[in-house]
Amino acid sequence: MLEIKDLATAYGKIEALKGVGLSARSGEVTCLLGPNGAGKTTLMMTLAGILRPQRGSVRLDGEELVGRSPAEIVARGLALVPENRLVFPALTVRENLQAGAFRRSDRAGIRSDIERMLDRFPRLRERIGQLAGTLSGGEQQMLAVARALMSRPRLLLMDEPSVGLAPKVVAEIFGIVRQLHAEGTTIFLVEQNARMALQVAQHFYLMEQGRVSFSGTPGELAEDDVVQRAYLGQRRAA
Ligand SMILES: Nc1ncnc2c1ncn2[C@@H]1O[C@H](COP(=O)(O)OP(=O)(O)OP(=O)(O)O)[C@@H](O)[C@H]1O
Repeated sequence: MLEIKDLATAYGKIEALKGVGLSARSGEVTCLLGPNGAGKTTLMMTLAGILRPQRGSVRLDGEELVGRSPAEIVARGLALVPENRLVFPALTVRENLQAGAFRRSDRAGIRSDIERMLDRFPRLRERIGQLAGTLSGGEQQMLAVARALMSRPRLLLMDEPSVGLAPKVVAEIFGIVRQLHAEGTTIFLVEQNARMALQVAQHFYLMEQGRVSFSGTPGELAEDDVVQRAYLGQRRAA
């Protein structure tokens, strides 16, 4: 479904992505692991059209996304749950959900999708009129996921959804990933929590210093090796 080839993105002279190639198959959870600074968030921002790559290609079901605006990319079926639960803090829970549907004009469909999100995340229903900035970290993460789902994406990108959350909330977030997968959603997940990620992924990639350094299925590498390389990078782990 997603095919990335030779993608290079820089911040001035800092080459954060140095020719990344990877793919994600329809209906699967594909996970991207790697140490801090490997370029994972840069990749997600490039896929979502927020950053412009210097070269390379990103195809979603064969259609090129590079060069399109973030809104056009959402309209083509790709939604990002950004790092650090970036909800709109001064908007209510309902307004955040409505914002996720900004490309849609089917008002009845939007209303029924909001209901579905509130069924899926009952704590959001209890807080529907509350400002998003006053929610707990876990609730904000759920809102960020629900907001992304409001665009009815074919591919959901999640950038470190578990970071900074209590273990119980992390388990809840991974429960949501499992549930979405069971419903057929295609997910591309960036995670620091390698052990949890390997439990939900069908395929995973390791990224180090702006390049993909390993591609395989969970079980292909010893879990301890994956965890070491995910946190430290290959050189320091060796
Ligand atoms: N806005 C920016 N300006 C300049 N350099 C940046 C910027 N954002 C990221 N970088 C650099 O690009 C490289 C990749 O960063 P990126 O945030 O993509 O890594 P990451 O793998 O997501 O790390 P983390 O797990 O810490 O979020 C790093 O060297 C980082 O310092």
